[in-house]
Amino acid sequence: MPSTPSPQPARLAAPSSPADAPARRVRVQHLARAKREGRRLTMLTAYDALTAPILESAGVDMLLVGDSLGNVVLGHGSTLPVTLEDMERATGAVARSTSRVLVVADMPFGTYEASPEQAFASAVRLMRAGAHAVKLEGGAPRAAAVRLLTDGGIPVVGHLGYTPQSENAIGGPRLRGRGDQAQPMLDDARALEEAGAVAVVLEMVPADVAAQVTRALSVPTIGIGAGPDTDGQVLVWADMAGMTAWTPSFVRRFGELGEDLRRAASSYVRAVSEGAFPAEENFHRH
Ligand SMILES: Nc1nc(=O)c2c([nH]1)NC[C@@H]1CN(c3ccc(C(=O)N[C@@H](CCC(=O)O)C(=O)O)cc3)CN21
Ligand SMILES: CC(C)C(=O)C(=O)O
Ligand SMILES: [Mg+2]
Repeated sequence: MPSTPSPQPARLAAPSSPADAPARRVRVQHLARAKREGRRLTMLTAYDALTAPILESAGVDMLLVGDSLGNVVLGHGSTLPVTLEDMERATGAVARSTSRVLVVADMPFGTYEASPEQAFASAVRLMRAGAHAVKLEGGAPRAAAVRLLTDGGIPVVGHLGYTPQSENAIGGPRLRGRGDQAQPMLDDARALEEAGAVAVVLEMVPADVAAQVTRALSVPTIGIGAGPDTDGQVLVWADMAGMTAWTPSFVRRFGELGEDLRRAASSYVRAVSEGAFPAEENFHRH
């Protein structure tokens, strides 16, 4: 009998210990309760069926199919070129490869701003692709769209602070809601909640303003660069895992997957050049 061991199948997506226990599905109806009970919510972005099940098995509550897909996956310089088709394809991949996590899909630039009806038609396409909720950028001017979607059975997450889709109108990435802009941000947050939003992302907001907005709402706030006093946190998964070359200063790199991958590919290159791969166990002679 040959003594070569059979290769171990990779079981990356399968939970392997209680620490990796699958997330209890957070349903949108439970978000306000999670906030009341003081349970902090975790959200990461996801864009494909390769990584989404790994993030789900780590116990994350929500996966955001972010339009950061444009920067992270498609190589664009901003989120503006991202299309509804891009988001449908990524949302489908994330939804098909997960079973418990709440999937939120970003509505891309240009697919919801013209009218509530435009927003509804676009959101329906993301829901058909497998999303459980959609997210859109902006405050009071988006309230009518949030109301129409909510009444039509589509849960909506809001997004205030730095809103990358309007960088050409409001300017680049920097703290939003400082000084006399805090009150308008509070008004926007209240308008979103009043219109039915199930949660609100706060991006690049001073911690004290984020805390104030968090206290003012009964639905959870989810911070990114907004300090510790929000009801949850979100990061771009590739930033969190150390896959991206540069990350915003609000990111902590919880791993160095980019360096790990570079090392693996470099070993492969060396093994092939030296004739060490494929080895006997990797092929059949007859
Ligand atoms: N990989 C990635 N991570 C993100 O968090 C992210 C994306 N892409 N794409 C979509 C938006 C854009 N975001 C950004 C983009 C740039 C900065 C940035 O340049 N930040 C600087 C300056 C901050 C300041 O002036 O206060 C920083 O050092 O953090 C921050 C957030 C957040 N989102
Ligand atoms: C950074 C998060 C909130 C986002 O909107 C995205 O990833 O597109
Ligand atoms: Mg986004």
